[in-house]
Amino acid sequence: MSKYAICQCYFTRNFFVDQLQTHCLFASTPQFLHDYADLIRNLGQDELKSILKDLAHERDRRRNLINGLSSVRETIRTNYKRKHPGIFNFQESRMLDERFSELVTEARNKRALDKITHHGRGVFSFPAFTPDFCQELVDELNSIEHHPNLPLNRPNTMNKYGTALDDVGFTNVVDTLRQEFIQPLCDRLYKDERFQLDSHKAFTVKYLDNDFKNDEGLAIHFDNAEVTLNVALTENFDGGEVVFHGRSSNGLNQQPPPIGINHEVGQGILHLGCQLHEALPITNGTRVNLIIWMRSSKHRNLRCPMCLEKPILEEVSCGYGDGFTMHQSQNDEHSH
Ligand SMILES: O=C(O)CCC(=O)C(=O)O
Ligand SMILES: [Fe+2]
Repeated sequence: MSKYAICQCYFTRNFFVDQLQTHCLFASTPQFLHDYADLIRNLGQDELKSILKDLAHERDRRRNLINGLSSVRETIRTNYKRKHPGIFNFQESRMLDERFSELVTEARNKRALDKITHHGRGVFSFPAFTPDFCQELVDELNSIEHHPNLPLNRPNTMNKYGTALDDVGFTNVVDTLRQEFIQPLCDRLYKDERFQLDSHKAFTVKYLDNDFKNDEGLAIHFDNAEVTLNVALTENFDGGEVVFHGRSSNGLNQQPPPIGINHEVGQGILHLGCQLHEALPITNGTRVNLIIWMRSSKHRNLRCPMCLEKPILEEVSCGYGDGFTMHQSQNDEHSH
């Protein structure tokens, strides 16, 4: 068993309902109908039925995902032939923009950081990846997505399109990026928070303008992460600005003026997971971004960022779960 865990609220909280454009609690059908009575009042019977069906489906999907993860990863590993094998091993000079390497050296050596832009409220941007790496990654992921029989999971609970990078073999690359580059940067930028980032969830999100069924943007939310890195991998689109609001603890009615950032290919945006943000719809083209939700078990073991309570842990058999860790005694209890 891995020592990593999820909080049991994963099976009831944070169900994104498209038709309502909001996240909901779904512990049972009666609870949902009661709690969201005001929001669903004007919906037709069919629409309500379809929401309830989607909710039950999403709950089952989450359970199957946790139970089936090691078999999914193994199937992908054995059935998929990599197109650009080089990008599955971390290579600093090939992957990272030189200015990013320099920035991290400056951060480690406590020198002034002149290769980073602070947009306010702990939102930073900097050149992160080389254009060649962005292109190879997009190309590899296209090839994975078009493979006829890989058991691919959707990237997260909000986005339908994109790839869960840890499922397709990128965990080691992201581990190195997180430990050796993002951690020293965070130590410097978020001194007060002192996050020890010991796991992550990495995925791409993909937005297409040419089909009404596709995701075109992403509604306002906070991330299940202490710190998030968001890197633009494509540039052939219009719109798609990332807009930051205040912290989730401020509530939606007390938000400071928004901060909008237009992404450029290879550029990384670093922000706190609790910072509310959204991606505006694209009006043209295809937008693919790499998102790395980085977690600190020390931090989240005390309080789950999704249910805001002490997490009720369930150990996962594969991967990082949601970045919680079991205490040794809990592990022992399980193994007896
Ligand atoms: O599309 C984007 O740039 C933002 C995606 C995002 O915020 C997320 O996946 O958490
Ligand atoms: Fe996000």
